[in-house]
Amino acid sequence: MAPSTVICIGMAGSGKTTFMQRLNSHLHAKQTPPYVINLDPAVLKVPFGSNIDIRDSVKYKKVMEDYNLGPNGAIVTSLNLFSTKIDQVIKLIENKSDKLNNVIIDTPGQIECFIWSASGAIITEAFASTFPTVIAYIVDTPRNSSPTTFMSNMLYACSILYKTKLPMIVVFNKTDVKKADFAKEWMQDFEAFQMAMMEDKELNGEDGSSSGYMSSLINSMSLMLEEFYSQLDVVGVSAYTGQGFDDFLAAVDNKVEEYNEFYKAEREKLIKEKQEKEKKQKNKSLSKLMSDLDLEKGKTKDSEVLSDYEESENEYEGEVERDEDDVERGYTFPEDRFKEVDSGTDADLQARYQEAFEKTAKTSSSKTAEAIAAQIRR
Ligand SMILES: Nc1nc2c(ncn2[C@@H]2O[C@H](COP(=O)(O)OP(=O)(O)OP(=O)(O)O)[C@@H](O)[C@H]2O)c(=O)[nH]1
Repeated sequence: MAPSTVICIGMAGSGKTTFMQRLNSHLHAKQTPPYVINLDPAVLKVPFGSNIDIRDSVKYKKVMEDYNLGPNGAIVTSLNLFSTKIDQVIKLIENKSDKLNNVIIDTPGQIECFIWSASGAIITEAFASTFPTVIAYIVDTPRNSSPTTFMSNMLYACSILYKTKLPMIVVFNKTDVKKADFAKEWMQDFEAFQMAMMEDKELNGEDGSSSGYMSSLINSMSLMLEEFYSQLDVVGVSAYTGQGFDDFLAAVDNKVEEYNEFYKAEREKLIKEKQEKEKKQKNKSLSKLMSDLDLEKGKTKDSEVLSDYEESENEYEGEVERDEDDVERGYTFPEDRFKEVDSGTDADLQARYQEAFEKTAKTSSSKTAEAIAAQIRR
């Protein structure tokens, strides 16, 4: 059975790293050690042993210097660099998957660097399309006892659910300082939340007189959030004392079931649509390339080559879209990628390419076309 993946996301200081540390030791105590990944390049010290640490492959400080970036830009760039290796990471985990129950992932505290970056999406997508994947949204409970802060945090969680399209568990952390009962009540009982808002001095001023646009806005938003809450599992934990971690694991099992039942089918549909779109795009690019190479005559042959090319796609999944860039960067394709082409059309096509290349080589302005033609001539 594929291991479930838990991606820990939360505001800076919500306790993600401490939560990871506790979850790791909790799973070790249950004799089911997880596979641990740290994706926070800027963290100084990781208090748990990680199987994969982004800091081993990307040096955050050096990225800042080399690319002349600020702290957040360097986090995004580090994640970009790491995401180019994500296929290898997934393969490593797949090789061990029969011995694993869980993969747990820590992310940078600057949520937007992960959630709203292309690399964050690539990494999340890579896991979600291979393993049942769940988001654990960590909330600092004591800091969210004001209804306004609470709702802002929940809106953020809602946007993450919307962006990742993955099942989510809201984890109220630090319950040793403040119990999460108030938050659970607000999520279940709209009137209780409204009462809390009416009493909120931050919102209504000391005399409770303000009935400005803020409270009406919050009223309407909290109605919208009711729908969001119904999609969630909620648990209270203390990463300090370890309280609530069994509940958290039960919630993960529940969300994994949900993933297999609903999210997987939905994801597969989206992936299929994306592939269709990419296929069309590739068709277009290839036709353009062929016309650049003066091969308009061989249009029927072009389509044969395309379908043969696609057959080999599985082997090189994910690379296909970047082929042109790779060639431009001097990346050399594996030999057999082109050998997949039917030998009957291969020689013919090669001769046509050769002829066209010789005709156009001197004047061609397309570096990509030159590189591909050179590759085929080998
Ligand atoms: N009382 C209490 N404090 C906690 C708990 N979990 C974390 N903390 C404290 O909260 C602070 C932030 O914890 P971290 O684990 O570093 O939080 P983080 O979300 O990883 O922070 P960033 O890496 O900056 O995003 C630290 O001072 C922790 O000691 C908890 O369960 N109870």
